[in-house]
Amino acid sequence: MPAEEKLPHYSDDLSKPFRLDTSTTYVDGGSGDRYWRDYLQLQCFPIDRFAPDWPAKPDAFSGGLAAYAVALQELAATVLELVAEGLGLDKSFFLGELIGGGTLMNVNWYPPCPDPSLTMGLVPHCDRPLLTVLSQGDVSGLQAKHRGRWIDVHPVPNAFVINLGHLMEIVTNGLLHSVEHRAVTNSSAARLSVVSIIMPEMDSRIEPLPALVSEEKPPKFRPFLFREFNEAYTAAAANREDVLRLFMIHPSDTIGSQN
Ligand SMILES: O=C(O)CCC(=O)C(=O)O
Ligand SMILES: [Fe+2]
Repeated sequence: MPAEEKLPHYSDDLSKPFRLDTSTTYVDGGSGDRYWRDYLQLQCFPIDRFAPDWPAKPDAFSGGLAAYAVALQELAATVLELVAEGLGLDKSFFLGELIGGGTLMNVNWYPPCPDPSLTMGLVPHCDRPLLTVLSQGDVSGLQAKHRGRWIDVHPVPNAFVINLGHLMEIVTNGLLHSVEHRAVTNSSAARLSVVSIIMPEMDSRIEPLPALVSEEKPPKFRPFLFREFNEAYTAAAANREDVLRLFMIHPSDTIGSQN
């Protein structure tokens, strides 16, 4: 699309249902760091509620997005049913309000960067919800932290990456860990990634699931409303430990290492 058609949509206002932006809106400790990323952010589910706000151009955009958003929701529900079964819980355990807050989509565009040693595409962070679904095209750039080291998560053709987010760590009382990840740049190829963030309802009460708490495994996190978490997440620049500590019952405890 020509720049003049895109320009009116540029905004840092997180409440907008559709916006274009660069870098990131995380506060990032006041460092002022900027990231090598343009992105389009939109609310994509439920479709009836958000489609009127989607851009009218290009022509095929709305139809394609609607089909993708529905399929995505089904995929996320299936993965969550499998996770619940794997934990010995009823398979509908994570469905309902924990994924009922709509789906937010980031379409990230990382142009080739003349000197990738100077900046990253996206700051290290954990995603907010139970899980996010990421399509990363065919150019590498995603890295995940594994035992204290950053490892490349190379694209697998026709496969999605599922990232577990903070809420999964909290509701499972630390049994499953949120994965810290970042995007690095490269000097030769542009990279496109599409991240679907399956949000809980803002007023849903989040706490370790009673089924996963016992005398031997007391709750590590206090109850809170997702709305409170959402504000704290942006203010803490999405830093994994800073965010989790705000909701821990004993903030001085060690936070489980990521595996
Ligand atoms: O571009 C990527 O691979 C990661 C994007 C991401 O983590 C996000 O938008 O939350
Ligand atoms: Fe992410």
